[in-house]
Amino acid sequence: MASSTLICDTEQWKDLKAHVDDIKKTHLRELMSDTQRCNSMMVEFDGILLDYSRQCATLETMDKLFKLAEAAGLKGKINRMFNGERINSTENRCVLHVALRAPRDAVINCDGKNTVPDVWQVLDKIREFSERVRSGSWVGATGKPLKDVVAIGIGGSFLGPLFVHTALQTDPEASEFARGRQLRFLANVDPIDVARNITGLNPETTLVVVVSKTFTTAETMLNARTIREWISSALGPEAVAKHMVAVSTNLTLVEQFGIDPNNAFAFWDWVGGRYSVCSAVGVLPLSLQYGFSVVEKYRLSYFLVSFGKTDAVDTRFLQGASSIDKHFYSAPFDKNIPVLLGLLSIWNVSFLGHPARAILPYSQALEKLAPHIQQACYHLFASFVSMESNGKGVSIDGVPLPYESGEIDFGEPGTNGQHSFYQLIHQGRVVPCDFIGVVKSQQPVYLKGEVVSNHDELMSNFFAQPDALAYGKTPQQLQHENVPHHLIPHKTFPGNRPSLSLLLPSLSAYNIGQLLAMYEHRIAVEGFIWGINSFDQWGVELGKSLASQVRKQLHASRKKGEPVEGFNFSTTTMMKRYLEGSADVPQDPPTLLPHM
Ligand SMILES: O=P(O)(O)OC[C@H]1O[C@](O)(CO)[C@@H](O)[C@@H]1O
Repeated sequence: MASSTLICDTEQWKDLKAHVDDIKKTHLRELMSDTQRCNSMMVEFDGILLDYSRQCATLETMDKLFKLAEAAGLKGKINRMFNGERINSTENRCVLHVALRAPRDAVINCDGKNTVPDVWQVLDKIREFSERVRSGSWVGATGKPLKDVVAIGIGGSFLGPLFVHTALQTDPEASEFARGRQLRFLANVDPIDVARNITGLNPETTLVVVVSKTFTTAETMLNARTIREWISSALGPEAVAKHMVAVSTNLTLVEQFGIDPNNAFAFWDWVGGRYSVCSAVGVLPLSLQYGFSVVEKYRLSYFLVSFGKTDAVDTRFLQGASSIDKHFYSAPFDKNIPVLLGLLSIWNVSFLGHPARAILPYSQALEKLAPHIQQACYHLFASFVSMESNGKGVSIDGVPLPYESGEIDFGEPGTNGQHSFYQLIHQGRVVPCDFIGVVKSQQPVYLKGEVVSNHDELMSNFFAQPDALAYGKTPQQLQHENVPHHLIPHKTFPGNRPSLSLLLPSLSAYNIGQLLAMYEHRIAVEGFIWGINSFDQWGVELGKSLASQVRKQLHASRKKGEPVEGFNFSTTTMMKRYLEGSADVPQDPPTLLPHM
């Protein structure tokens, strides 16, 4: 175990620790009255406005945070990522999801080899294949066009594509491209998820995309075998070649599964699962649903952006992500949105002691943003939930962290969340909030006779909530309003609750790409400062291996009547109850229920 310096041992960290008391003395009400401060805490880039004036922070705090970034070598770490160094040291891998959205003529090396031509080779293959499927020149085993797609995958091979698909669904242009087509996602190994996903689908018109980086993930492989059975029992085993394709880094296992390697779409070990939405993982299912032209036009647009002709820019998903990549790589830290977001998270978690963050998009189209980001951000605290990227208890050198890092993320679109957990964030625990608003709705509706349009109604809440959290309501104000004495404690809002607001111009594919990349890079910034490896996920392994022991036991007990052995008292008791309670379930049921 290396004994490298932890960030908490630096003067800059200690300086911030000492600064906490000053900040705690000042209520956000006072901070918000300083217009100059508020103005300095607004940053604009490429149509996005970030307002972080409602953070419990002063300009002095920001200055100290920038110094902390310097002490952590943040710029150097960002450069090492973009330069294709093996910064994922525990897996000995480069971290190059930015190469997935680079133009054809870009050079992004990993071990001295340019990754971009390989990226493009797969993109060209996706374009060709998705156009054949969409045009009906690639047909199913019975000659019918394939209009429905089921993408099977879990974790990073599911949540990112689901987020983008959900966000694009109501975009007028994207939905026009998707007319008459369906895209569904099968993730959970729960057979209920299989049943729900294939209900109403006809195998004759369904294309299945098996998405798995490793092609060994238990849930995905069982679901893939189940759906392969659904297809072959209806259309014969030879139909699999026409109805199943794959996205993976492991093309050997794809072939062994029975999928024609010509119908496999590669990606690379330098793409982390949860950062893979811009690879074939997302681009294939999304191109099948919305058309590859989205991606193709993006490439042209990127070229134009590089030469400053932004007026000719088309509005596409990957281009939006790429625009943020460039900004993240080159903007000074005080104008760099992902860097600012990351530093503010560090401040809230490690200094102010707020372990959670609420992600609150005021757009139903972004309902899958929080589930996607949770995966990338959750952290193992001494007694808290663990998830991927920043869910680490040790530094990148293996040194136990003596400070809190990572965040517990959760969220719901506004205004739904206002009617559930907002009570807690107003009067209970302090949870820093990300409010995300959109200037132009994907679906403008203005009813005659209404005071405001439906979107204005939604956005009234987006503007009101951050101020309610920041200012609160004092007992004096309540007295003034003649609130009965006994209700004053109940109606008092302490305020001083931090939030930040992101205002996007619209929710086009371009903006969705921007949002995705902002969060991806924010997470990297946090990991770089905390000195952890945000790109591995060893914490998911233990549960997997214990599940495999349980699987063996269930098999042995059911098939050979062997007793439950080798587990602790609690698990043994629960497993016995489970086995006894399900003993009357037929051992060889039909693979799929009749209603499927
Ligand atoms: O794409 P695969 O290899 O099936 O893995 C699925 C997911 O499982 C994990 O390995 C662990 O949850 C994720 O990192 C990954 O995105």
